[in-house]
Amino acid sequence: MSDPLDLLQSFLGESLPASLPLTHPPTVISEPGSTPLSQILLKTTGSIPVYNLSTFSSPPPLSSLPLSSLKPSSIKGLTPTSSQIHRSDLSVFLPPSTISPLITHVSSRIVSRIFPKNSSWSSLSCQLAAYPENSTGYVEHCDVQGSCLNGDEGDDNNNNDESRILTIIYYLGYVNLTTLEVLDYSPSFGGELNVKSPDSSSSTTIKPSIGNLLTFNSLVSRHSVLPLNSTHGFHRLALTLWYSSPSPSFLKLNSKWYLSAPPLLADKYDDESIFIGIPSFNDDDIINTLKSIYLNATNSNRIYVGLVAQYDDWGKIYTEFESGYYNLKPFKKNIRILNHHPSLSTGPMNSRYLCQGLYRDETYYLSIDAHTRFRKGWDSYLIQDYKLVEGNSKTIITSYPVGWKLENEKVIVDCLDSTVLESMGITKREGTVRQKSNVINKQIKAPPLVAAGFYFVRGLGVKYPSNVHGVFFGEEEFLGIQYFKEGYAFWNTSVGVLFTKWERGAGRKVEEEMGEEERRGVEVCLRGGEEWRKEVGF
Ligand SMILES: O=C(O)CCC(=O)C(=O)O
Ligand SMILES: [Fe+2]
Repeated sequence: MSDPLDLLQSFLGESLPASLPLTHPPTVISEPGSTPLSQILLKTTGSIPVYNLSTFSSPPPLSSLPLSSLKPSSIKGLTPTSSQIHRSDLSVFLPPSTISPLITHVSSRIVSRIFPKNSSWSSLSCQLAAYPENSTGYVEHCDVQGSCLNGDEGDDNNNNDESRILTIIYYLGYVNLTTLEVLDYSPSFGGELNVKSPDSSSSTTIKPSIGNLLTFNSLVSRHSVLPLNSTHGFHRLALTLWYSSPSPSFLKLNSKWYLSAPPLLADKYDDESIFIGIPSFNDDDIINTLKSIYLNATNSNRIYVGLVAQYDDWGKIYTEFESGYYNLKPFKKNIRILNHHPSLSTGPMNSRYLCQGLYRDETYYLSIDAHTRFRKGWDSYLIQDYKLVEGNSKTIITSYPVGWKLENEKVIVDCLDSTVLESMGITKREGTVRQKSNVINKQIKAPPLVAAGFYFVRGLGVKYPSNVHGVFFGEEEFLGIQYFKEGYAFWNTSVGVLFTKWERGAGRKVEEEMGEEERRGVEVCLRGGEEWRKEVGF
């Protein structure tokens, strides 16, 4: 008998590591020059081949299976009595924990290694199916609704079918449901499984022999159960396990599904450019931010920066910027700098207005803070995510970045998932919306707040007003309202793409430097000063 672990290793084409963490400890994002995290994950998890057949000879005892619960199957939206019978089996979905030892083996020893994040039973669904003799089988389909290139109904019964990535079918032979007598497959019975190549140019026939364990990529493998002949009243019996991905919409890109980590796909968008607007107020970290931008981009040539530099000692920063040490020289031609003395600064909204003035018709506008770190391949992720959700409507991608900190000179983040910005009600003090960010692991429509520290739009996006000064709270709502008014759809990223330093660093904030008088000005403005009202359109 094959050991399931060996089996999966051969399936993935490489050895699995001895152990992978089951939960998320703090993760180190690689600094330029080392192997990017996404590649490490991809290497340890692998991509899913079209199909693989092995045998596994410790079937669950038939008496442990709820054969009396089998009911005629149907396909979502179609009844079994419609003129075309799509599938002719009886089936039942089972609590996965009841199907041992197969699931115990496969899940605890294999799947938990592949899905370090999502190793609970919830990522698994399990179906027992019995095809009666002379039945028509199951028409050609994909196990994920709408995923196959020429589109079909997909599979039935299971609401989670969109997130399936790996199908495992274990054949139990031809069984008399009353006496539990078992016969092995014989060609005269029929009921083979036909699996097509992703482009449908070729196909393979799998025999449903006892112990055969078929694994295939749920997204790209179209397959059909061929009609059955006379089987002396025996039913063709099989168990199917589906494993689901934590990030379905992202993993669906290019019809390639991956286990766990979204890969950096081939990026075809070299002709598109990204402009990054960065206001910086005496923030020494700006050089590291620029370094992180350029050295982690898939294509640094298409990245332009507009920096509103508000420094008491810009000369010092500029010397660092110029020095070869930071490797920024090659990118100087792409960086536009507006020097704006800190004494003239009137807060972040005005600075971001100035940033927008440095934009020169690049394809996309990305707004960030001065103390940001980027995931390797961040530009590919952003463009891919954007194209995935853009459709025909105006679209903005925005997330509330996860924080980063330095430990032993390495950038540490708590989590590499995406986050979504949500509101928690109105604050008494400022009269503005209180926000929190929620970690999620898929790309979803986000609530209508826009994080100034991370949004990404086609073109310039909504223009900042020229005359809003001294506003430190309320920018998220301001942007949210403006983009909402303009009919934008709000989305977040599929993964954490960039990270912000939330703790106050060495750099001073303009807010701290403003006198009491001016600070009061801020509140007046927030509570409905005329300028603000006009600009926000309340
Ligand atoms: O039993 C089989 O061989 C395949 C069944 C199937 O394709 C399904 O239930 O989705
Ligand atoms: Fe199927």
